[in-house]
Amino acid sequence: MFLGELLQPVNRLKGIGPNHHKSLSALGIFTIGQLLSHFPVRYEDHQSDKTILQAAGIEAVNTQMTIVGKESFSWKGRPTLKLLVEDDSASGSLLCYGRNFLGGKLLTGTQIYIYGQFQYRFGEWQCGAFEFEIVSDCPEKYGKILPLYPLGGSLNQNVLRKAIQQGIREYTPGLKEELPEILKAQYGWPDRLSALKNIHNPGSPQEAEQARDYFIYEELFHLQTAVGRNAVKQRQINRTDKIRLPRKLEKKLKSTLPFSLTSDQEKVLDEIVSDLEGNRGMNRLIQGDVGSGKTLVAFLAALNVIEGGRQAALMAPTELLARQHADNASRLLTPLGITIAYLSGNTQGEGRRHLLTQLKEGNIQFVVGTHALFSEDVQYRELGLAVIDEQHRFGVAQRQMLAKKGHCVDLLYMTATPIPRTLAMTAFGDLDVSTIKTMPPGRKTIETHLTREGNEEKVYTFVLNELNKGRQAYFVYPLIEKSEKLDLKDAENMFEQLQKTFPDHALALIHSRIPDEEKKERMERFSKGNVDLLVATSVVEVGVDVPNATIMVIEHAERFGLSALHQLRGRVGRSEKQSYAFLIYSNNLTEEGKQRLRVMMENSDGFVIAEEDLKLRGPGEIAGVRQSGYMKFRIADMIRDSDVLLKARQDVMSILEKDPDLKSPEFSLLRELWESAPPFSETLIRTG
Ligand SMILES: Nc1ncnc2c1ncn2[C@@H]1O[C@H](COP(=O)(O)OP(=O)(O)OP(=O)(O)O)[C@@H](O)[C@H]1O
Repeated sequence: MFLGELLQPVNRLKGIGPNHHKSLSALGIFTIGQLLSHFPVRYEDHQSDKTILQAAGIEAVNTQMTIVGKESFSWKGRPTLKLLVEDDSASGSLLCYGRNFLGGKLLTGTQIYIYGQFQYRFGEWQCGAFEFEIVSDCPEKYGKILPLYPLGGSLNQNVLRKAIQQGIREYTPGLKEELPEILKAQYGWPDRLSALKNIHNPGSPQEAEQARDYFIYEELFHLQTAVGRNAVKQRQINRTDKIRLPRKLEKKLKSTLPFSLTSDQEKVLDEIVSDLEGNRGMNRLIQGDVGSGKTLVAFLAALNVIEGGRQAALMAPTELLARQHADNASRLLTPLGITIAYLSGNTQGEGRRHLLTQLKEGNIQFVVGTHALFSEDVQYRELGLAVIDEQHRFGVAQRQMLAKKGHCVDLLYMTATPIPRTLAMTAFGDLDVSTIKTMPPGRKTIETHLTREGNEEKVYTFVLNELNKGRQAYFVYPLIEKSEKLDLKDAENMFEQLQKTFPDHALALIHSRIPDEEKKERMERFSKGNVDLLVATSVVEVGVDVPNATIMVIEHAERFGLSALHQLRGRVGRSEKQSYAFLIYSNNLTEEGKQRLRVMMENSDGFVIAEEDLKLRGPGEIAGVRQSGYMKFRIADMIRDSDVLLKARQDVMSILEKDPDLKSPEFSLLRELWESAPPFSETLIRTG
């Protein structure tokens, strides 16, 4: 935390005139504190003595030399100065392109320090770009490790170096330690001011490295504290009476299912139940590929909570999904005597009032809906479990609102989008993760075919055959309606056209602009098998579950990202019937589009596809997550520094386990930071 003087505007510093001030603002640097957190990206080593032979044409030479003579050579038709030099290892020449004036200054016999890269060319060691200082002039650079900063606009290294040094000299009295002493001792970190001095003006390469390590750790430590804070709040929930769940309703439901749970489902359910029985609040994420049976596990978890006398809620990101979950819940749970309700923003008037009363009185045991579940006026008698489907679609604030609806609400998140490990650790580091890896038995791999635009007829014929066997199909398009700018097929026009192609079958159209009631009604008809072919946009992407649908046709497939393609394909292959996906691609396919389709052809495992996606999009995309305000790091890099991240996480957790409220005096500063910081990852943008 930078206090007092460090909050002064950066143009207080010498040399920061209007132009540099503007350039610094563009880099997000407004205060002196922020300037001091503008860390070097690299260093120029003017310290380690390196002779011509030691540098061997690979590194920069940094050593004392003597001028032993001068010559001239022709460059661009002009005579150009060549200074002959010698160091302890070899002789060489300095080619003074456009710097003939150096001849007047660097006379034979002058001792100079040279910094520059020599190359062996034309039978000698030559250097064309060099910096020098005359030994007798009291050198400024020689012997130092010079920081190299990210630049922008009018800025140059000298301006930044000088301003930062002045900042450190004159404005750091308010600088506070941020890491607990115990950790500093454990890692042998210097105090914070020394680390700051060392990162900007290190006495040695080792000092620079240690200072960098310090700030990387510090940044990740704060991240983990922010994330851990959430976890602790949740885990602090202390159930006084430890419960033992009878799991009777769970057994009952299992016995009515036409299948048994997979061993992964059983394992995850056990993990959840032990959380529910434990005396700390649950904060668990179920990760599992599309169709792996997460929702069923969540229902079973809900049953246990309800059996224990509390209520359960399930929140889905769209009306479509919420409705589907509600339908499934009532199909499976109503026969067990559970009262279920559906609540969305569209539930209004008397119906809503009645529902809210029932919920408040505890007559509704399981409520399924959209984020409306957590609006101001919704009250529960005793909410015990909140299940959040596709949790990354909800903002942090919404997630936190859930927990407030009861005094010890257990939180269960479900996602079919595998989160790369490092990202999960950072952004959702507060969650315990359960993974369902195996798919229900009997699932056949979805046969995936690539079809070039122009050959659709073959696909349509195949689809017709399947429809005639009683199967159902999805046709997905990138656009709702015709676009002036893009020459792409759209759902509305294709709906018209496909009706002509499949005159004997029932078709329905579904996209985000269709009113909810209508959407629900069409979806229901598709679910019940009264519609054979659903023409859609990617609204069907998440969670739609119609096991008899066995064909997914995606036109302009290259327009969809890998995770969307995987989610869409996951709409089929949800029973033991053989399913098919046809990815129809446009003729003008880009290299990246081609790669994505190849990944889809070669893989069916969502975790592998997510990794491939990351590789294809590269760390740039992860940086995108950072840029979006999620994670803005000053110096750390969550991929490069993932082991430090892990260490920081362990350290934070062990502190919080011992002292969850940071009451002990040694953590007083940490508590201050904690209390002043906004919750969760937003904290990262503390720049001064
Ligand atoms: N162990 C099992 N054996 C056979 N079928 C199962 C099993 N578990 C779940 N199913 C069925 O598989 C389908 C998908 O299950 P569910 O909707 O729970 O998966 P999901 O992981 O939530 O899927 P999505 O990520 O697509 O929402 C459902 O029709 C469900 O009844």
